[in-house]
Formats: sequence, C-alpha cells, structure tokens
Amino acid sequence: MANVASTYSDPIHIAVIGGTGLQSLPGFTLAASLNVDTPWGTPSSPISVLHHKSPSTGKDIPIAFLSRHGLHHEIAPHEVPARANIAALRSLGVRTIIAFSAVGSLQEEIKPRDFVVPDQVIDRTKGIRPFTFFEEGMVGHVGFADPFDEKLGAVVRKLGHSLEGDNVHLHDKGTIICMEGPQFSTRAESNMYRSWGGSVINMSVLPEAKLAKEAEIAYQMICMSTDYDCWHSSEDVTVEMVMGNMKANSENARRFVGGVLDELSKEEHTDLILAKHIEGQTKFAGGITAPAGRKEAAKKKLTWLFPGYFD
Ligand SMILES: CSC[C@H]1O[C@H](OP(=O)(O)O)[C@H](O)[C@@H]1O
Ligand SMILES: Nc1ncnc2[nH]cnc12
Repeated sequence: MANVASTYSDPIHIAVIGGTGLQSLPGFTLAASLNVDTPWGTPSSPISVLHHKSPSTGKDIPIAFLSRHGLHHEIAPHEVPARANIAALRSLGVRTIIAFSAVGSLQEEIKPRDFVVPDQVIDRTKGIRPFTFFEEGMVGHVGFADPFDEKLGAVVRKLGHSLEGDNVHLHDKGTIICMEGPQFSTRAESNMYRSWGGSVINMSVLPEAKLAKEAEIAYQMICMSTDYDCWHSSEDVTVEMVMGNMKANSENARRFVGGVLDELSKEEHTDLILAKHIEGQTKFAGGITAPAGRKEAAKKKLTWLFPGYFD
C-alpha cells in the first residue's frame, strides 16, 4: 500500500473484526496498515488503523480493523488464525472487539437481513481449530458461561435499537450455533439445532470468542441474518444468497458498526473500552500451573501476550 504508515505509536483500544461481506470499513481515514507477527503466527490480514472522529469530543479515535477471512476471502472458517488475530490485537492495546458475522437464521421471526446481538453460543466445531493460549506446560481455565461481554452488549443493543425503523430490525438476544463447516448443515442437523433452541448459525464465533475471553478483551458479535439455512420451506442456503443479502444490507451493517463506534468513543465509556471490569482475571485463571511445572517455551509465549502475568 503506497504512502500508508506501517507503524502506529499510540495504543488502540477498540477493534472491529469484519466477516463475510464486510472486508473493509469505508468512510474512515486510513492512518496505518500494520503487519503484526505473534508467537501464534500472523493474523488473517494486515491490521488497518482507521481514524474515527468522535462526534462527542471531536478527537480522532484509532480503530483497528481486521478482515477475518483475509483481504480477498481466501481463508476458510476452519483456517482462520484466530489466536494470531486476537494476540495481535491485544498487543496493539485492544481491549474491546466488535465482531461482525453473516449468519443463517434458525427461527422464523429472524428474517433475512435482520440483525441479532447474541448472548449465548453452542459449540459444534470439531476440535480441529486451535482454541486456547493455555497449553504445553501452562494450564489455564477462564469462565465462559457468558461468552459475550454484557456491558459492551448493552451499548451495542441500545445503539442498534436507535437505528430500528423500516429497514432495520434487531433481535436483542439469541444463541449462535457455531458449526465446523465449510459445508453447510444437513436438514436433520438444522432441525436438531432448532430443537436445541438455536437462534442463528455460523462458522466463526468460535474459537474467536473463547480466545478474546482468555485475552481479557470485551467481545460482542453483531450478526446479520442472510438466509434460513435449510430447515425452512423457502430456498436452501447458498453462497449467492448469503452474499446477496449482505450486499443489499451492507449500508445498514456499516451504519450499525459506525454508530457503535460513535457511542464507544464517548468519554463515559473510557473504562469500558479498556475492559477495566475484566482486567486481571486471566492472571488467576492462568496461574494454576505451579511455577516448578511451567514450561519455558509456553511461558515465553504467554509473557508476550500478558507481560508480567506469569513471571
Ligand atoms: C459465506 S457463508 C459461510 C460463512 O459466512 C459466515 O462468515 P463470517 O462469520 O465470517 O461472517 C460464516 O461464519 C461462514 O464462515
Ligand atoms: N446457513 C448458514 N450456516 C452457517 N453459516 C452461515 N453463514 C451464513 N449463513 C450460514
């Protein structure tokens, strides 16, 4: 990228992870494009640092933007380097992530193009994705009862409701089924997920949400429904259907994300975006391995992510 800075010296507290159909965030000033290397490899894409003018203070707020499937959607859901993504963002100072996802609807009332701010997740991935920073001689167990950050979720929901009107419909809660993919579900699976109380389905919320929790980052996903999967009497999901609905509603998706960023950049949310309410929890959750049993290589990687936590 010509004439764009490759370094950025100030900490960046807020990130947006874009998914299918949201590979960039137009309308912001690109201040830098960062290639970050981590002990878990390189992220899905260079991290764009975007300047967002806070409507309340007039100051430029830096936002980190990362495209989950790469710049050209070349990374399959099971190949997303989620540990590198989360580690890279935390190393830049990020403590708040708004993640965007195109999802299938498992409930009649969640219509294609509706937004859902989920509050729960059911894991249907197959254990083939690396899903923790704690392994190989450093054990850690963080709580995951509430996979999304409730304080951040409250801000996102309030903002989403303020946009509701003819074209924007928001569902305040919901359970995401996270399947492995990349093939879509069978009809029997789709019906089983409905019987479990699933609201929507995607292939991306895990392990992203688990790793954000381990990294003490407040994380909330915003879902946009693109199809009725294959349980409904309407047409079965296809990539064309997903992309078509994403494209048709991309303006609303960007308004939603932009509005959340406006809200988060208010002074009253300073502690929230720094995730002060969850700071330090991983120091204890990850301190279970007695110092004598800690393996040097694992400790070194974790120290890169959490300087001072496990020395
Ligand atoms: C192209 S349909 C399946 C694909 O779309 C969703 O992507 P994302 O969550 O990154 O928006 C879903 O999770 C699958 O990866
Ligand atoms: N039906 C579906 N299943 C899984 N992921 C999806 N993303 C969008 N629609 C989906």
